[in-house]
Amino acid sequence: MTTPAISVSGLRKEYKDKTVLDGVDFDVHAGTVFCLLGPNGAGKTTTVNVLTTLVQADGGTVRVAGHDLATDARAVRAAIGVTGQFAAVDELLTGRENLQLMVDLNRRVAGDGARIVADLLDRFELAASADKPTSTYSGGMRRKLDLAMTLVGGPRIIFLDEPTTGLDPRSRRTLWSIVRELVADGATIFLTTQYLEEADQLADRLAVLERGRLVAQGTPDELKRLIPGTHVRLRFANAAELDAAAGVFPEAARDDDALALRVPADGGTQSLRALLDRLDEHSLSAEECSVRTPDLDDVFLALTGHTTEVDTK
Ligand SMILES: Nc1ncnc2c1ncn2[C@@H]1O[C@H](COP(=O)(O)OP(=O)(O)OP(=O)(O)O)[C@@H](O)[C@H]1O
Repeated sequence: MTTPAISVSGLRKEYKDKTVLDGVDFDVHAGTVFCLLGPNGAGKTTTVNVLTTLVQADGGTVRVAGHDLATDARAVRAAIGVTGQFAAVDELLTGRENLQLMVDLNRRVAGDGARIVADLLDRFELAASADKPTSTYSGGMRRKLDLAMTLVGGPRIIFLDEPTTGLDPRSRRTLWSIVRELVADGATIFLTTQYLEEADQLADRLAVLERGRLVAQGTPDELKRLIPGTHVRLRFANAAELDAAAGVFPEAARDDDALALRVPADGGTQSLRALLDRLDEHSLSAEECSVRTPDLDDVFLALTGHTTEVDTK
C-alpha cells in the first residue's frame, strides 16, 4: 500500500460555538482527483483552508505529502499549490508579469523562467492578453491566470477551490483538460465544486459534505448506485399541483425547487402508462414527463435534500 497523498482523520473545526467540520475522514491517493462536493456553507472552503495550512484545525489529524500538518506545516506548504476562490492576481501587473513574479518568488523553479511563463500563457489560452494589465481581464481570465500561477514550480499536490465557478463552458473544458494532464503527469488534485457534472467528469473519488459531515464517499459510479435506479421525473406547473401529486405518489422523492417528483419506475411503457393513469384518475397533469437514469444530481438531492446551484453552462 502506498501512503496517501492526503490523509484526514477526525477533522474538526469550530468557529465560536458553531461546528463547521464535525469529524471528517478521507484519504486521497497520489495521482488521483478527489472531489469534495457540497452546497454553500457545507464547509468545503474551510476544509481546503485547513489542509493548506491557512486555518488551524481544532481536532483530528491531517497528513499531506506524508507530513503532519500540526507539526510540519512548512513541509506541507512546500509540497502543495493552492488556487482559492479569491484570486492572488495582482491587478496592476500584466498576466506575464504576474507569472514572472511567481517564478521569481518560487525557489523550486529551475531553468528558463521566461519559457515557463510563455508555456503557461499558451496552455491557459492567455497569450493574446499576456501583456495587458490584469485589471482589464474578465473573471474567467483571472481564474485561469490564478491557476497558471499555482502551477509555477510544479507542485505535486494541487488544491483547487471551486476553480471553474464563473468560467464560460469553453474555459471550463480547457481547465478540465489541464486537470487531466496534471493527473496524467502524476499530480494529485483536491478539488471542490458545486457542479456535479464537473465531479462526474474529473473525480476518481468524491465525497459529499453536508453541514460539516461527510454524508457519502466513493467513486462516481458507487455513489450513483446508492440511490434507486431509473425513475420518471414529473414536473408540475405550481406548488399546489406538486403537493397533490406527492399525495398520489407517496413513494416519490420531491424536489420543491424544481416543482418535480421523481417516481421510481423502470421506464418501460407499461409502468409509464400506469403512472399516467394514476395522474389522470386524480385529474392531475404534469408540465413535463421524462424517464431518467440516475446521475450525480440525483445522488446529491437524495443525500442533501436539495439541488446544487443552477449551472450556467
Ligand atoms: N472565519 C469564520 N468565522 C466564522 N464562521 C466561518 C468562518 N469561515 C467560515 N465560517 C462558516 O463556516 C461554514 C462553512 O463555510 P465554508 O466557506 O467552509 O463553506 P463552503 O462549503 O466552502 O461554502 P461555499 O460554497 O459558499 O464557499 C459557514 O457557515 C460559514 O459561515
